[in-house]
Amino acid sequence: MDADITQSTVGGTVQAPPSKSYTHRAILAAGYAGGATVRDPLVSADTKATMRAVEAYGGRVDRHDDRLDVTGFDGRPEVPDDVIDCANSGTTMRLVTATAALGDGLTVLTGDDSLRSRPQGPLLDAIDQLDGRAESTRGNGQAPLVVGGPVDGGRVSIPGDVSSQYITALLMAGAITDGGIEIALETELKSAPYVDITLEVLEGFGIDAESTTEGFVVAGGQSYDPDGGEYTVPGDFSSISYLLAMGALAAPDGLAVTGAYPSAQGDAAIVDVLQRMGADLTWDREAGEIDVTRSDLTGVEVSVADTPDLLPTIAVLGAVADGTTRIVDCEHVRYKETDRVAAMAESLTAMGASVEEEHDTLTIHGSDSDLDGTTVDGRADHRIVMSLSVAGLVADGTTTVEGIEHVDVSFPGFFDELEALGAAVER
Ligand SMILES: O=C(O)C1=C[C@@H](OP(=O)(O)O)[C@@H](O)[C@H](O)C1
Ligand SMILES: C=C(OP(=O)(O)O)C(=O)O
Repeated sequence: MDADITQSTVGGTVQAPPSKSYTHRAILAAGYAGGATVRDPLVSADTKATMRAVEAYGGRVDRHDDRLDVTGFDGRPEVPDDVIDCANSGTTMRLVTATAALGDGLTVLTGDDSLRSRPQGPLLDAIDQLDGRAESTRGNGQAPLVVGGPVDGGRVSIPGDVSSQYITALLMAGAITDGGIEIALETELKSAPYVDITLEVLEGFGIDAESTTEGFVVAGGQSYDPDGGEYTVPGDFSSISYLLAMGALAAPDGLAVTGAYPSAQGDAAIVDVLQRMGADLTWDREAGEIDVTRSDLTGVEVSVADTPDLLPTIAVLGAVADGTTRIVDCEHVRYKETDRVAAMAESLTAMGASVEEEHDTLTIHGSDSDLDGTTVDGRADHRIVMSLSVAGLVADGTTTVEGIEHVDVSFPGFFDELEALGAAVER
């Protein structure tokens, strides 16, 4: 499905969707527990993949309007009856691959074309170091994967610059092992705030895990036991980034985003990035509300080492801002649903922006004139679709964004919200 977005303004109030990262972790933590209620979950294509995995391991997930009632598999998983399809979700595949290594038998994991091209090798190698079995069927470090245990814990050494999700996976599974898992990082850790989210969720489920001088450690023999039997998911700052960008570019009378409370999410840095670019933006942290009004923006330099998912949003802001925006430390953004560095360079160039792509840097020279509406490929990637749709609001004429159904991965109501805020959108 495509969307035609014609240059238009937006305004009003919009509620942030729930966090994808917290929802994945809460569902799996509830699976490792005897069970738990997950309140205000994100129900999306990716989090449904994690629900399916918990069920494959012997748990059960009952969906209600504002909560998930999860019956856990309680410690080590059952060996699944069938292959686990992680669809498009890297988080699901990484987190539940480590779960598979706790099982007394083999689990087969697969996903869609995109997921089967993403790197899993460092996690397979870590499971191997724990004396588990972990193989890529094609021998290329990519899914389909065959994984089995039962591992008892130990020490692993792993690179930190490919995906932080390997660390999250090992910490979550490590609590269930007998001996715990000690993780030594071979490189600097990228996407580090995502491990902070993990530590926060683990604490909510009564699990001790912490950082060390070398990396991280989690003691074995622990039981997941959620505080009060439930966990509440906060709003998603990666999703909020599109709403704030819309406001800063196209809301002359202001746009309010509610449900934006502080948490461990690194992507809250979008607030700082917009302020540095000169956006008229205030965040009332206690009320969980961010107000933003259309502003003249100026280019800035931003490192996305900690915040890879912000790259598409910042690239669009940079294309509209005066002067140059340099997005640095972005190599790991190439390992997502698509190579997002290349995708944004190509699409913004097609819209008339001047963009230079290097391996670890994306430089955007803000346009003297408006972007031009044209047809752009969403690359079957939710973040490319959403960021280009925001660009469409300020491009001359009409922008056609292809493959808009992929927003289902993290923000299923994105186009409904865009329309409700007054944008000229035809699907
Ligand atoms: O753990 C998580 O919830 C995520 C970690 C990040 O991935 P990497 O750690 O692979 O960079 C991020 O890009 C992804 O959208 C969600
Ligand atoms: C990269 C993402 O997610 P995942 O790694 O779970 O596919 C994302 O949501 O941008």
